[in-house]
This record gives sequence, structure tokens and C-alpha cells, in this order.
Amino acid sequence: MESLPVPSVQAMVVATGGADVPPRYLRPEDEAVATDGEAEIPIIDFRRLQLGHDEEMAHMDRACQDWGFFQLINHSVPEHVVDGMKANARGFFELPAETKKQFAQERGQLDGYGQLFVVSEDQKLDWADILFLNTLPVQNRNFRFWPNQLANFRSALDKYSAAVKSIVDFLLVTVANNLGVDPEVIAEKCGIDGIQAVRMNYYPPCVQADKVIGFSPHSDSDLLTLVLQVNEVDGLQIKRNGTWFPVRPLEGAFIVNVGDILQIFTNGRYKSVEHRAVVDTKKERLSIAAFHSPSIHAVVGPLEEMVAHEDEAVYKSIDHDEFMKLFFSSKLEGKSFLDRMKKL
Ligand SMILES: O=C(O)CCC(=O)C(=O)O
Ligand SMILES: [Fe+2]
Repeated sequence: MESLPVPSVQAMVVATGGADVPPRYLRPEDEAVATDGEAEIPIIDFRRLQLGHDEEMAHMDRACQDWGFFQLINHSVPEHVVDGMKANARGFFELPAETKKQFAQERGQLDGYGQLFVVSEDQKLDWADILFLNTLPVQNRNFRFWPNQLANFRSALDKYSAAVKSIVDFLLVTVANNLGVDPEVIAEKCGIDGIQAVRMNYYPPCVQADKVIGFSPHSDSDLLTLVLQVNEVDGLQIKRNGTWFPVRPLEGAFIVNVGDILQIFTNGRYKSVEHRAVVDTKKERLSIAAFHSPSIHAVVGPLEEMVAHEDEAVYKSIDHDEFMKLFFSSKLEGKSFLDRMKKL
């Protein structure tokens, strides 16, 4: 992957006192941060799912079809694991600029500190810095990018990664049951060697918050993403019926969203919904997204059970290598990955 190095937004804001917003960050009027009302996304109770409540399962099925997003409460990840992860994400972005630079992304690698998919000089830039780390399977961990200046960072991320993965594994069992698919089929593709990556997002405040975007509109390319809001500042928005709606995360909840691969697995029954993040005029914002994808051995395509006949499949079936190629080329060319997966 080719990626152009861009300055840290955090460092820029510190240097200028936030007075100056370079043109590369200013969005055209039609992309401006207008919203309408609030989106009360469905709330799913993890404990009730674990107890096998039919109603809760049906509720999640509808949430995945109608919203592509839900809040997960009573998720059973211990508070100290969540708090440990939050403290270390905060701690990383509080390190001196020179220290953070040691973890800067390198050409051809996703891991590290910086910004992903900056490919042209005239591309509008996101008002954010990120730390992206591959976390599972464990042999994907590139510790060269895991900050060692914070005493607990590695163990906090290790614990968080495992806890979130077990939640996702269980949610995928529920997905399978809701779809009438053998849970083993999904477990085989996504369970033991399923891929997980964690992205820590740092959005500095911006004096022209309504003219910049923290995270450009996108859909996630994975199966399921779990987003944790780190501080009290909201910013996530989802697009629904053509309008942007802010999401207000509940205290202690995870925001869960359906990604492109789950839309493909379900042959379009579940929706991978476009979302973005906006920034605050005065306060910084932090969030942590954990992305979950199938193992490198799994074929990405509609599950057999989701298509009665070969010609009913809306999407192609491709192997991991082809998936990676298509994924990167669509990102680099700013094209929709889902469109490219559509059968002609
Ligand atoms: O910052 C957020 O709330 C959303 C982040 C996000 O969409 C992502 O990391 O994919
Ligand atoms: Fe996202």
C-alpha cells in the first residue's frame, strides 16, 4: 500500500494553538457538518442474548437489517479491562510528539501511528491522528508499533483484544442462529483464526469544527466492529435515509456495527451503513474501534445457506488474497468495495 505521510493534526493544533485550519482539511459546503435530530439506534442486551431470549435475538436481527448499528449493553467485559484500554489509548496520545513518531506507519504497512489511505496531494484530510494495530491472530502482532513507554499498554491491549473477540464470537453465534445458519460454519471462517485489528482515533478540537471532518464517511470493511467511546465527547454520526444523525453512546456500552463482509456473507440481508465522525470546537475526542474479519483461509462471499440458487448470489466469492487486493484498490481509488464485490 502506498501512503503519503501527513503531519500530525494533534501536533499542528498544539503548535498553532488551533487558530489555523489549513485548506487541505476544509470541506466543500455540501460536505459540511449538517445533521438532523438524533438517531436512537437499537439497544441490545448482551446478557439476554446469552440467556437465549428469543425477543432479544429477533431485536438484534432487525437492528442488523434496518440500522446496521446497535448499542450493546451488559456486555460482560470487566470494567477494569475497558478502563485499562481507555487509559492507555489516552496515554499514547499524551506522549511527546517525538516519542509517538517512533511508531509512525511505514510504507506498505497498516500498523502504526499516522493516517490511513492518504494517497493524493489534493485529497481532503481527516482531522484526526490514529494508532492502528493488528491484534489477532497473535502472530499478526507487530510489536514494533506497540508503544513500550507506557508500562501497561501491551497487557491492556492484549486483555481488551481477547475480551472483545469473545463478545464478537458470541454475537456471530447469534447472527448464525438468526439467519438459520449452522454456527459452526461461521465459527470455522471467523473463530479461532479470525482477524482482529484495533484502531485508536484521536480527534483534536477544531475552531472550525463545522468545516472539517474527523473521519470521512465510510463503511467498515469487516464483519463486525465494536466501537468504544473513550471520553464524554460525542462525534459519531450515521447516515440514514440520506441524512446524517448523531449517535449518543450510552455509558459503558459498545457501539456495534455491521461491516461490508457481513453484508456480503448475508447476501445483503444485513446492512453495512455509512458513518463518519465529527469534531468538537473545544474538546478533544477519543474512540477505539475493534474490527473483526474472517481468517485468511476463509472465502469471502455469500454463505451457502443465504442463497437458495447459485444465481441468487448478489456478491462474488473470493479468496483472501483477492479480497485484500480488491480492498486496497478500492480504498486507494476511493471506490466502493461493496460495488466491486457485486456480481455483474
Ligand atoms: O470515532 C468513532 O466514533 C468512529 C470511528 C470509526 O468509524 C472507525 O474507526 O471505523
Ligand atoms: Fe468506521
